[in-house]
Amino acid sequence: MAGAFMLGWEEWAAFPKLNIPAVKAKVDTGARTSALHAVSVEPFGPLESPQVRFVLHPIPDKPEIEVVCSAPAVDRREVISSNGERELRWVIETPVRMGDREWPVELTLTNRETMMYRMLLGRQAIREDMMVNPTLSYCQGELSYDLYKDFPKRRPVKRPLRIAILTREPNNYSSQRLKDSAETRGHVVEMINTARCTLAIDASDPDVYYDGKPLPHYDAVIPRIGASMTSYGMAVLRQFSMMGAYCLNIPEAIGASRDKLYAHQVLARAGIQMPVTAFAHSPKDTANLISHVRGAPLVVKLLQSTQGRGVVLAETRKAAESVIDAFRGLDANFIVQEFVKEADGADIRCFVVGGKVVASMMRQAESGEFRSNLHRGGSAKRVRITKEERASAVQAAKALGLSVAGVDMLRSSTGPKILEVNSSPGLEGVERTSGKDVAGMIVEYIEGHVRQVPPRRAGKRRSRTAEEVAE
Ligand SMILES: Nc1ncnc2c1ncn2[C@@H]1O[C@H](COP(=O)(O)OP(=O)(O)OP(=O)(O)O)[C@@H](O)[C@H]1O
Ligand SMILES: [Mg+2]
Ligand SMILES: [Mg+2]
Repeated sequence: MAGAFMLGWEEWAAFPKLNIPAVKAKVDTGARTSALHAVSVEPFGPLESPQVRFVLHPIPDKPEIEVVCSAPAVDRREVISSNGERELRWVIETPVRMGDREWPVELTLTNRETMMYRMLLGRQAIREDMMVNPTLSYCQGELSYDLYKDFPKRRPVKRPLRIAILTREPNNYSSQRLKDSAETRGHVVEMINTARCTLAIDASDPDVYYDGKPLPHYDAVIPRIGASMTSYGMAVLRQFSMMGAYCLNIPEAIGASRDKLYAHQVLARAGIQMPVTAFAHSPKDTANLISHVRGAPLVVKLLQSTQGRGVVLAETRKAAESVIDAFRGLDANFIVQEFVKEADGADIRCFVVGGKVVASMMRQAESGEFRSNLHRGGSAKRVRITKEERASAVQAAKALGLSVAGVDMLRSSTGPKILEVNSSPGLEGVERTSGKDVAGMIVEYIEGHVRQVPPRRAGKRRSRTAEEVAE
């Protein structure tokens, strides 16, 4: 079709009426409606002609750039997103510009924080005289995020925040330090025991009940979710997120880091160095498994292990075979890993906050022991990490999508090898050995990331709002 307006599978878009000069859009003819990234979505204005106000972060890795937008609300409807979840979304209509062409589109507003593209252009917005070529990109020309260079940057909030620490151990060192640091900076902190939360799953008005009473809105939630509560803890956190709270680590990232096998795959895909690792389901594969990690000595790790308990060093091939057979007999899930001998019983913990290593420590095993866990008698000491170690820690936290992470690595003869990434790293060891105020840095990071304006909770507990009228 000569002269057709051609769209590639990804295009740059602008929204003149929303004051958005550039966002990257994914063109998806499999989706009916189009969607735009929005947080703090809030109805306002006269009941007969409601409007919505929302905040857009147009640049995925620069959350400090935010544009406050408002537009007439044309509808509020239930949308099933690509992961199958139902969500009640506000719908606006506004002109989109791609290349030389501008035309009105309907957009549903939803949080696309974890997605690569801030906008999805669905088939309803694609006109009869347009064509999509899935093999091309940016047919309508390229824009640039430089267009935001004169936009104001968000400053850390100055108002007191209401912060919840989601933990089953309110009295442990980490919980107390976070609470004290936040309170010293003027915030209000509540300890919420994950196990005592009940979830009211309702698309328009999600709530968390605590011992039977609804919890208020929190500006931020600090998840300190133990391994025994991962799945329920993530559900509670997701609920807080739907209620508009800023979550220090998002539930998806916590889930990914807890699933050791999956986390290994994510890290490998991101090109991060790890000890050579193998996993097999079939008992027939023992020999292959051993040769995959280049034979003995090797390390066998139970996947559900913590504190070094299920980590075994097999010095010879015979020993490796019997350990693997024994674990198999117990129906246990385990991985087999190359033994990094030159680490000499030491590992390094890098504490990452917001893409920076803010503190680190070295843990050294007792003599005669290769596991450096403090619970196995290891001792922590100060360490100066190399540039390369710093970069891998940051890269590992980023690959898993964690804002706060404890990244463990071994010093090998070929550079750092990542062992694992923890989403609720303890503060005690690292603060004591490094002498750094890690809790304070975490609170400061939160201040820079919560929403400027606390969302008002519309819905049941308030009088008539534009929101109710639109329903
Ligand atoms: N491949 C390896 N080569 C050499 N030493 C290792 C290797 N894997 C683990 N270790 C040592 O054993 C210790 C425990 O291993 P790892 O951290 O993998 O398991 P874990 O501590 O039980 O799990 P978690 O940290 O989740 O509690 C590490 O801190 C490290 O000192
Ligand atoms: Mg460990
Ligand atoms: Mg761990």
